[in-house]
Amino acid sequence: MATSHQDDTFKVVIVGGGIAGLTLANALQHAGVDYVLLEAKSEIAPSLGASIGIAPNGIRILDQLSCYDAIEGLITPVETVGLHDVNGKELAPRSDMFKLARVRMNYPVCFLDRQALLKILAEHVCDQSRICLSKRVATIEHFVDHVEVCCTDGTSYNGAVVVGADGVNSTVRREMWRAAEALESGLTSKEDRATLFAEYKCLYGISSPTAGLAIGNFEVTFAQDVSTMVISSKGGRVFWFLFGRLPKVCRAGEIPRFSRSEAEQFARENLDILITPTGVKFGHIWKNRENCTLVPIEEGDYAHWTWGRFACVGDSIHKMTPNSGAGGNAAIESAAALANAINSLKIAACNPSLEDVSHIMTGYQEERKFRVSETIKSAHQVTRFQALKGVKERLIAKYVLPVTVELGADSETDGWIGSTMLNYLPPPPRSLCGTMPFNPSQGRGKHESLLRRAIFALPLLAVGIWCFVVILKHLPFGLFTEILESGRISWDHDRSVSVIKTLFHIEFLDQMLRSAALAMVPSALAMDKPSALQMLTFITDTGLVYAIMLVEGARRANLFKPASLPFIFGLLAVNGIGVFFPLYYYLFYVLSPIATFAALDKRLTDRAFTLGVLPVLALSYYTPLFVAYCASSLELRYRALWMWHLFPVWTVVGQHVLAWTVMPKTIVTDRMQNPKRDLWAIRITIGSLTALSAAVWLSTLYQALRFGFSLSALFFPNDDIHTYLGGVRNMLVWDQLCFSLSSLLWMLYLFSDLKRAGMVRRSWSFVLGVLIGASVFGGTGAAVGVAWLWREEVLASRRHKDAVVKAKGS
Ligand SMILES: Cc1cc2nc3c(=O)[nH]c(=O)nc-3n(C[C@H](O)[C@H](O)[C@H](O)COP(=O)(O)OP(=O)(O)OC[C@H]3O[C@@H](n4cnc5c(N)ncnc54)[C@H](O)[C@@H]3O)c2cc1C
Repeated sequence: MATSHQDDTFKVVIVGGGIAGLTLANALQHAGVDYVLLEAKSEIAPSLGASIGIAPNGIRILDQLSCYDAIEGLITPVETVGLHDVNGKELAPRSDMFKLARVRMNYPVCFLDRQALLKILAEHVCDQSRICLSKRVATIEHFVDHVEVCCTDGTSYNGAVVVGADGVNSTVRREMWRAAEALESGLTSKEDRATLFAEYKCLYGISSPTAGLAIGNFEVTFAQDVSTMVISSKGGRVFWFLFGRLPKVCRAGEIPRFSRSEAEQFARENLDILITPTGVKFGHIWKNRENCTLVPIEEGDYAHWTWGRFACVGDSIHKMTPNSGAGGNAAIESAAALANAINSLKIAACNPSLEDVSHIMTGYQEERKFRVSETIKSAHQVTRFQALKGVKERLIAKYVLPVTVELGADSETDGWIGSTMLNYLPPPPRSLCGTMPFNPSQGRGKHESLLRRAIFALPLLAVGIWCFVVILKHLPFGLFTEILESGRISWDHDRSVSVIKTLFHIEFLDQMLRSAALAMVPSALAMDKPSALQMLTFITDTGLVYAIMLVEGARRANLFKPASLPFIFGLLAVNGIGVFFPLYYYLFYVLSPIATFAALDKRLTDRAFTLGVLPVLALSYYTPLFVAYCASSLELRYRALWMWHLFPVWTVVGQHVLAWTVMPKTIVTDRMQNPKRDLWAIRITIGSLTALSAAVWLSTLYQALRFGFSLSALFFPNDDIHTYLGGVRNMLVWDQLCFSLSSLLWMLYLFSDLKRAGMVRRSWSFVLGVLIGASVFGGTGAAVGVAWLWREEVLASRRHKDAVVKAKGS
């Protein structure tokens, strides 16, 4: 390796004064690191008619660098997104995802002139002599103790580290490969060098205000091989992008450049594309253009970002299509991550060794690589999706997009919540006030492993399987048939509920219900009081847990998850509550890691549905049971039991009817303005059913004492499986035992999440004490009710321990 002289100060040479280079310059200034920035152009912010969309992940860093105040004056936040096809037909309901994202992050998604952003970044560099214009870097020599950066004008600059922030056709990247090849042939593979390719081109520009475009709206038009994105920003200024597919995928070296006439030709071919359903066409915007440029849009996810004293940042090393507006923001994030690394290098040594530099730079790449690769992949897909490239994309646009558009804010904010920040500057106060505060341990790339959760939660599943086996073992199938066939219970088959019989294995169920109706004869109750009491506690506990499931079904966090379909589990549970509720608990736990609740509004339930839980359960669950218990007519009891058995159907119908007719529909505003609005409805619903469960439990204890039953006679199986009533009793006892055990276990699992997240700071002995105490004094149902309500309050009021929030513990 060549040697040369280097002075003793730790200096960084930044090549390129674009977004990445200028962000890094500002960040190094705050770290007190000596640097020089070399820019090829003669001015930092030329007027090229380009815009840039910045998002909370980039803005948060710009805020740390004190640049955001200046930006805020120039922008109008993007609020809503409209997705249309080429004929202006809406592909999905208009989404306010960016508005919701702003409430969560307390920063907007916004567009401004790229020139303005570069100007602001440059003006925040205190020592302007560090920005050297008209300095086109030509070659870089790498030495053991420094680098020498040589410009086309013959000047050269020495530094401990050289940073390539020189864009997609990076000279620094090329020089890094050259230096690496000279010493370690093979480190940079041919594939890595040929990573860059382009399949699409983009005509972008800025137009003056155009009639029909509302400020703050983002319009996307999906069309075969062509797509558009149009944003109407502050003062009605229109930022627009027209994408088209290239005739073939062009590899590095063969990517075309376009002339002005080619740009105009491309625009003329697409003047009739509808930008909005109200009739605004691309031609209208084109007519109002101030400036425009046609470029190929390269993509490239390089494997090696650094080598020796080289480090690349921004488009020079991670290049993506602009459809998701992420490239510039990723460049800002990478610049921040690199500044963190350089700062730690400066702290460690004034003149760091080559090994130290290599080591720290590798750490920089490791920190960023996963997130960047994911962002590149996602941008790649969005481009093809908007251009309706293939059958898959067309099917998704037609059938998936309309129902999943609501998840847009979730996917965006998941990418921002834990994004890189400068670790040597405090988080800006503004970033701490949203409903989804910065959390370095959450978000894209930091998700809990679902497989790990699935394995960890296996005991829940095991209880269900065990219950299934035990019930099968104890079920006196033969006896039911025998009893019926022997005519000991006579029924008018013609009058039986034949329609319902087609559901499930109805014959068997029907026999069960007739048997239960028989068991509920007052005299039978008197004869088998323990069974009746056991059934009563079981039924009230199940009702309470089903109410919890209905509330969970209305929760935003459970959209598109099994928990959003409680009636399926309710119907299945007809075949064994102790079998199918554990399955629900298992799926619920696995699919609801604590990060699901990173945004406060994810806990929120749809009040229109939550408010309906109590009345529909009262009507469809508790009333038929009351009739079945009290009616003297066997047939009435039988029919009441049939009504009761179909409670999952009645509840879902009832909730929807109420939600569509009388209940207040507030979820759309609640999720932004009042994410705790449903809490009272939940407290009253679950609180009252918990009280009912506890009352039934206490009355059971009282009656057991009064009539001299032991608790084991009530709640534990015996060996009477040969008589009909004995078999039914044992089956129900097993069912209840497994239901109770799995329900309590479910609560422990949910609390293990809360405790790991630091949201419950009470000790495990306290949590267990509450569960045991509530079980003793209110029964297991009430214990579940109390624990679940506790969890609800925690989710509504406490944040994850790593969330950086303004008010401690809020
Ligand atoms: C049409 C389009 C729209 C986009 N929209 C968005 C958006 O809305 N949001 C978003 O986040 N991203 C967007 N992007 C991506 C974003 O523009 C880039 O990711 C970002 O500009 C990368 O910044 P950079 O500093 O790494 O590179 P560049 O912006 O390319 O800057 C490189 C700088 O290095 C200088 N330079 C080059 N070679 C040399 C040399 N040899 N010596 C000295 N200086 C040199 C150049 O003059 C330039 O100033 C868009 C991209 C395109 C093409």
